Amino acid sequence: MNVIEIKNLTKTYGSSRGIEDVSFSVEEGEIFGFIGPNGAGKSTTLRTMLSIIYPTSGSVTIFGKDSVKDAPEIKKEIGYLPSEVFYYDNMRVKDLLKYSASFYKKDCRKRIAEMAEIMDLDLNKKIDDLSYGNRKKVGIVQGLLHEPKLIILDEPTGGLDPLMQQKFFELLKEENRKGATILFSSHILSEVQKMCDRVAIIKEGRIIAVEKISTLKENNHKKIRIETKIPVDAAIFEFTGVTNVEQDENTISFLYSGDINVIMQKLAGIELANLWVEEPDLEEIFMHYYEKEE
Ligand SMILES: Nc1ncnc2c1ncn2[C@@H]1O[C@H](COP(=O)(O)OP(=O)(O)OP(=O)(O)O)[C@@H](O)[C@H]1O
Repeated sequence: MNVIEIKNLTKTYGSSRGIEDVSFSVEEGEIFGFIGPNGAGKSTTLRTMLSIIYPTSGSVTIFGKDSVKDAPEIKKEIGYLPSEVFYYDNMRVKDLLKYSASFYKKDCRKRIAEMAEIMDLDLNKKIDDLSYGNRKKVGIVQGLLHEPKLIILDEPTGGLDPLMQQKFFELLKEENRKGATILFSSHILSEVQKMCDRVAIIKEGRIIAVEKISTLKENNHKKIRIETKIPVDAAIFEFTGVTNVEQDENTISFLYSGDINVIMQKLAGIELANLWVEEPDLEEIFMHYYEKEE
């Protein structure tokens, strides 16, 4: 079952582009990554889904319900962490969270205490006195305190130190194990690679690929790096399946997708000093996708 279905979603801001014809679905129980550079349209997509802003055209259904018409009902089941959090600075953390919890017909006290403990958040502090990272933690607890079935995170890790990021990811994975579906927007590839099952890549307002992380990584791409005894012209690697060729004196590296025997035959004709065959990281694959589109 699809928890989210986005169909031909377009949002323009006056005459300027927001997103164009965005379509993808997120299945129940998935951790789905939404990745693209700054200004690509991630926040616009998420805000439109949540009816914070309204679509110019197209539709979003969440739990089979219309995101605009059924917004109040849907929102009860969603935990949303916006990319920037703003609060009434004078409030204490516990009062803000108590107020947030009052919107749900649930006793959230135990959950708030548990998460504050995990995230090392002092509930008695005034929001005014918190650092950026600690404010982010408040946002996380606020987004998750009602144990939502769908968690939507817009660039959630900004300001968190590596230890806190790890704790936060563990918290999310635990929610996922308990059945929550997660949509995770980021421009940081390593965290998407670590967390997500599938990913949609957005560029200049349009979706350019929706892939399983495992497919993206495998997809028969190998990262090959050679060191030669004498300088070799990298142009010999300009053939089908080879991309991202880089040369630095006697070292040449490239991505290869295709029959491994073809590349072995090429290499057999060169006097090598060393050879490395590695799995490319997501960053390299991602750049490859981008280049393909230009
Ligand atoms: N309120 C607005 N008014 C006008 N244009 C906007 C508005 N919000 C976003 N845009 C434009 O829409 C496009 C998509 O922006 P969006 O914030 O959705 O991107 P993003 O992928 O979330 O990037 P970032 O990581 O920088 O937040 C950008 O060109 C941006 O300038």
